[in-house]
Amino acid sequence: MKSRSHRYRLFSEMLREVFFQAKGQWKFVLVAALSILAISVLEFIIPQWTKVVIDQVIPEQQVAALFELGAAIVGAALLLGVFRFVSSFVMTIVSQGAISQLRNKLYRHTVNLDLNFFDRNRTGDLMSRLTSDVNQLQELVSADTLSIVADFFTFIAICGYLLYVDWQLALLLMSTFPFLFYTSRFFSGRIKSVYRTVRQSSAELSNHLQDTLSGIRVIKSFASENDEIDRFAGLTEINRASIVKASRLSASFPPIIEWLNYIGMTLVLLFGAWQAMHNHITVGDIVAYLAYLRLLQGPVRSFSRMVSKIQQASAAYERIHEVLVTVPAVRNKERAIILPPIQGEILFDNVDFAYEKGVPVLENFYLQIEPQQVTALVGSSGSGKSTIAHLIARLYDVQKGAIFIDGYPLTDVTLESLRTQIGIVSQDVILLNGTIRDNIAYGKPQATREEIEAAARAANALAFIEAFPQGYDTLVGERGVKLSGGQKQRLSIARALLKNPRLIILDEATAALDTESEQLIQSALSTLLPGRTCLVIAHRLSTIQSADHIVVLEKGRIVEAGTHEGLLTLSGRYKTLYDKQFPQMIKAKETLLA
Ligand SMILES: Nc1ncnc2c1ncn2[C@@H]1O[C@H](COP(=O)(O)OP(=O)(O)OP(=O)(O)O)[C@@H](O)[C@H]1O
Repeated sequence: MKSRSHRYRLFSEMLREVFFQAKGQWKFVLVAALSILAISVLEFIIPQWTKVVIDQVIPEQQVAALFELGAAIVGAALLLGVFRFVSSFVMTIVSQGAISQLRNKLYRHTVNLDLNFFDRNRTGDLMSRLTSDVNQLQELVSADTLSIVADFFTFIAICGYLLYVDWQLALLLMSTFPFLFYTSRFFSGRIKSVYRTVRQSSAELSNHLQDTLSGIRVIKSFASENDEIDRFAGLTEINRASIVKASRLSASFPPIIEWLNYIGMTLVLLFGAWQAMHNHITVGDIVAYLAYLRLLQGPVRSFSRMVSKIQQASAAYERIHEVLVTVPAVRNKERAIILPPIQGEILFDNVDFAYEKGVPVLENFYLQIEPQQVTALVGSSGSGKSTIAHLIARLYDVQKGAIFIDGYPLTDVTLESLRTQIGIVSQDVILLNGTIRDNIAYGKPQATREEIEAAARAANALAFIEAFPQGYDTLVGERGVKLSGGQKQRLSIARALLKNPRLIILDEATAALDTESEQLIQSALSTLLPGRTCLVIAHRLSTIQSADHIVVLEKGRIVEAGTHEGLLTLSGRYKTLYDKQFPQMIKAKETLLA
């Protein structure tokens, strides 16, 4: 349970956050505020004119004045409409401006968080924080909010006026206010907690959508559409029930307020009628009082609506705030230096690393990778090969020991200067929505046409790119053509080539391909590797036999290291792996061919 002071801090932070974003638009806010002020003035004047008609124009039969007042009321009502339009439209401009800034800020913060954060949070949930939770806050910067301020002044002015004209009547009317206040307080806490559940269940829905629509191939291949439909229906039901519960609360709030308002109105009517019967006030006074009462109830009603809006926004802001206060564990330290162009010597010095506390992946790990050589990592699944690649790119930080690159501790250099010198080609190639050209030039957006084509040629991708009618302008991804695994892989090699990294990491780059694709890629890689430091993570030992240094890993420890021939003569783990992958028959054939 969060303490009251924490909730208060969060609430004031939300207001500061949202209104700070709106600060740059103060001219619009001023226009809206003036319009709202004009609305208040007009709303105050119209009942006065009504009173004059009833108490003066009718008894004295002033026909000309009747038409004048009629025209004045129609004109004032028209102006009311204009001011209402201006205030609401202008505030929409302000709120949209503020909300898009907040959304950009949240997105900037989110993409700068480290992978650990993304491991712990589901994509659909983050998406709903960035979209619907941010939208919810938009309600706070609206003409309604601004009119709450104006309403407050109207409220005070009318109360003062009524007290001045007839203090007894005014006090009678105000006797309902404490009830209004306590009812609002009673409801506000409850409304917030049910809206928190609504937001969570909406996030669950969007998680499910994200998982299932992006994994639709798996669902279809397992024929599990119906299971997913049922699961979705279950989540929809939870969402529906939470929304129904929330609206039961928020829908019961206004009628209670309304009822209290009617009690106030009845009191005015009865007491006013009694006063009029004794000639203390006129019928016109009663009509004007009733009109003012309605005006007093307006602020109370908008206040009650606002309570609900603020509670919904607070529930949404809590979720946004959780992301905004997350500090990335992997970040540039103060006075981090820019890593100069590297040779690529890497040292893991007594490193301990775990993704999750208590589940070590590397312990007292020592590894030296020589510059401008090809070092291969082999070992069974889960032995920590990809983890080593992640640590070199500093996607995660180690818990003990240090990693050095050309003698610089990774934590001393800026992330950007490190990562721009590393190219990673991995098995699951992610292509972004856009053209083939955009995808190749992703790491170097300023690349020239010639550079892009040279990279594509070197990556053996030229033939298939040119076979598309739109060539480099062919769209790939969801709205474009579908590429085969090998084609995607070659695009990612072209992307890495264009980036021209000093250190290249191939993470099972050819594991899922057929022999022909593998050969094309191997030849593409042979243009990529010379003159760079290269770390190859391989399952297929055929691809790394010529590596300068092969490191065999088991459960996060180096069990053997050496060249292919050297390791075979050891008859250890590498030999066992090799024998598994190359049964005697193939080896005999190899020897024969040799
Ligand atoms: N993001 C993560 N969060 C938690 N644990 C992880 C994460 N990534 C990997 N692990 C765990 O760390 C260990 C090493 O994983 P890693 O991916 O480095 O192995 P690998 O040798 O590359 O395996 P494979 O050959 O199957 O890709 C495994 O036990 C794995 O479950």
